[in-house]
Formats: sequence, structure tokens, C-alpha cells
Amino acid sequence: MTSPLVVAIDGPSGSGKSSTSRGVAGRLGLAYLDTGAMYRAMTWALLQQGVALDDPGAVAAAADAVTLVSGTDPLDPTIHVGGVDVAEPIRSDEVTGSVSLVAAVPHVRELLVARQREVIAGSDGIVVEGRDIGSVVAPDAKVKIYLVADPAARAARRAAENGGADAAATEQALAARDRIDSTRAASPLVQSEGAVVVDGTHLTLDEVIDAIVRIVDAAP
Ligand SMILES: Nc1ncnc2c1ncn2[C@@H]1O[C@H](COP(=O)(O)OP(=O)(O)O)[C@@H](O)[C@H]1O
Ligand SMILES: Nc1ccn([C@H]2C[C@H](O)[C@@H](COP(=O)(O)OP(=O)(O)O)O2)c(=O)n1
Repeated sequence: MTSPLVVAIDGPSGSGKSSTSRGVAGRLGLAYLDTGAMYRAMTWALLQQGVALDDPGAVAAAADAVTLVSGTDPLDPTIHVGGVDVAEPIRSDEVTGSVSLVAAVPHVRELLVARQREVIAGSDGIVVEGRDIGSVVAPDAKVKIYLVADPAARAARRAAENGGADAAATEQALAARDRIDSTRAASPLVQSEGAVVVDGTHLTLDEVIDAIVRIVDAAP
């Protein structure tokens, strides 16, 4: 059995991973997995249960019972927790503000990485985006991309997406989350070995997608 084509796209918050990954998957006829949505869905579920997210033991104990299902159509990615569609609530400020705490708990990562590997193994080829895809989830991925953009560009794009939120405050919030995601002990955000850096600061979304499709097409 041959293993499926895996394109791993990692990078900091707001660098364009989700939009780019969906575009690349659509162009290449691949599935798409948003692993950040899984960490967000786990966070949403634990908040619903009133779990103290600053208590790693409590988070780890409650995480086992949470059932996540990710739909991998790049035109219509979905995420359900216990059968409930949580696509919208996982983008709330409350979830965004606490997801890094949950993502830092090793047992949560074990559970979600195992689930992510199942989805990858069950696919016919997939673009997977997150923070640790090239380093931990799929270190043998055929193509690894480290997608970056200047902090000011990332904040401006995120603020625009959030209905014109304050760009300076958004930049501070992104920087705080990047700091936690990059310095945590468990699978921190890193540029993995063999990853190609793509800087989307001065490129349109289509140009970033084109660049990555070219890298995939040229991969041996
Ligand atoms: N190259 C680009 N040029 C302009 N806007 C972009 C570009 N890439 C992404 N965006 C926009 O920036 C915002 C954040 O992108 P997103 O894909 O959600 O990033 P991430 O998944 O890395 O957090 C979205 O509103 C998206 O449409
Ligand atoms: N593979 C992953 C994906 C996301 N995470 C964590 C780190 C992020 O702060 C949160 C949310 O990820 P998400 O990609 O949705 O974040 P942004 O869209 O960039 O704001 O989850 C992770 O630890 N590992």
C-alpha cells in the first residue's frame, strides 16, 4: 500500500494557513484538515463543561471523553463535537483566548495527534495545516511548508476579518498566542526540518496558493 500524498503547512497565527491550505487542496483535488479547529473544538467542549483550563490535570482528565469529528472537504470543512456543529463558536474570543492553554497539555496533543494521523491515513491525499504537522504529526510528509507573514500584515488581515477590530490590539493578541505556541514544552511551533519557507506578506492569496502548488508539483 502506498501512503497518501501529504502536504504539511505550519506557521504562526494569521499567516494565511487556512485559506491557503483550502486553496491548495481545492486546486490539487486533495482533502483538507484544519488541526487548529480541533484544538479550538476541544477548548470549546471543555469550556462548556466548566473545566478549569489553567489546570492541566483537569484538562487532561476531561479531554478523553470529548468526541471530535472533522470533515475534510476543502470547499466545506466541518467540525463537530458530540454531534454538535461548532464551526462558529470555536472562533469566539473566549475560545481564541484560551486555546493555547489547552493545546499545551501533552495528553490533549496525544489524543488529537492520534486522531489527525487516522484522518491522514484514511485519505487519498491531504493538505494538513497547524503548528506541528511537519515536525510531529506527519514528519514524512512529501511537502512541508512554513508559511509566514509580517506581524503587522497578519494582524491587519485578522482585524479586517473580525469586522474591523483594532489592529494594534489584534497584533498584541496574536503575538501573545504565538509566544505561548512557540515556547511551550509540548510540540512547539517550529520550522521543521526540510520545510520550505513561504513569505506571504507581499503576495495575494492566489499568489501564495500558486507558489505552494508549484512546490508540490516539483516535489520528487
Ligand atoms: N496572501 C494573503 N493576502 C491577503 N490576505 C490574506 C492572505 N492570506 C490570507 N489572507 C487573509 O488573512 C486572514 C487570516 O488567514 P487565515 O488563512 O485564517 O490564517 P491562519 O489559518 O494562518 O490563521 C483571512 O482573512 C485571509 O483571508
Ligand atoms: N497543530 C496545531 C494547531 C493549532 N494549535 C494551537 C495553537 C493555536 O493557538 C490554536 C488555534 O489554532 P488556529 O490554527 O485555529 O489559530 P489561528 O487560525 O492561527 O488563529 O491551536 C496547535 O497547538 N497545534
